[in-house]
Amino acid sequence: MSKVGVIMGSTSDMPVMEKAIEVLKGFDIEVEVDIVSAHRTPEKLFDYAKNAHIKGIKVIIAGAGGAAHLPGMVASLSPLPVIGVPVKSRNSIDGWDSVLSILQMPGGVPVATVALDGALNAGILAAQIIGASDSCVLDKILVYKEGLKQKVIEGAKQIKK
Ligand SMILES: Nc1c(C(=O)O)ncn1[C@@H]1O[C@H](COP(=O)(O)O)[C@@H](O)[C@H]1O
Repeated sequence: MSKVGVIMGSTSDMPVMEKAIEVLKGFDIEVEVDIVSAHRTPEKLFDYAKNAHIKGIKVIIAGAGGAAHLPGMVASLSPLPVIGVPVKSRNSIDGWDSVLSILQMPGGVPVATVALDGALNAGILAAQIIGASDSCVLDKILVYKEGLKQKVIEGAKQIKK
């Protein structure tokens, strides 16, 4: 079974990051959650990023706020696709600090960056990456997309009443 690693710089990021965990579980994808900080636990970061693919993780979602170096550092050490979630932390400069430090990666070390606090989309994107080679997950994504469509159609019907 494919596994997604969801890591974040601090427990304070959990209210944002739990949206990724929730949506992945909804697709019946195994999730391994951990707190890893490039700044506060650099040795743990190195160990995590070097070994995630050996432990069966297929995609890593990394969320952090402020000087958010976690996703980029993980991407520099791991062969896995890394999705970065800029978290709008308490002392942030309107979240721009998180966004820019995750988005502006140097060539050769990509981080697929989602919107500020965009953990839901990070979870869906991770599921789609897994779904590209797992037809069970792909089917669930098709159902999810159909649900989105029906919600819009229902909403449009309601306003016409
Ligand atoms: N950006 C990073 C990193 C890192 O990039 O390694 N480690 C923690 N942090 C961030 O610091 C913010 C405040 O953390 P605290 O709430 O623990 O003070 C969090 O949003 C966390 O992601």
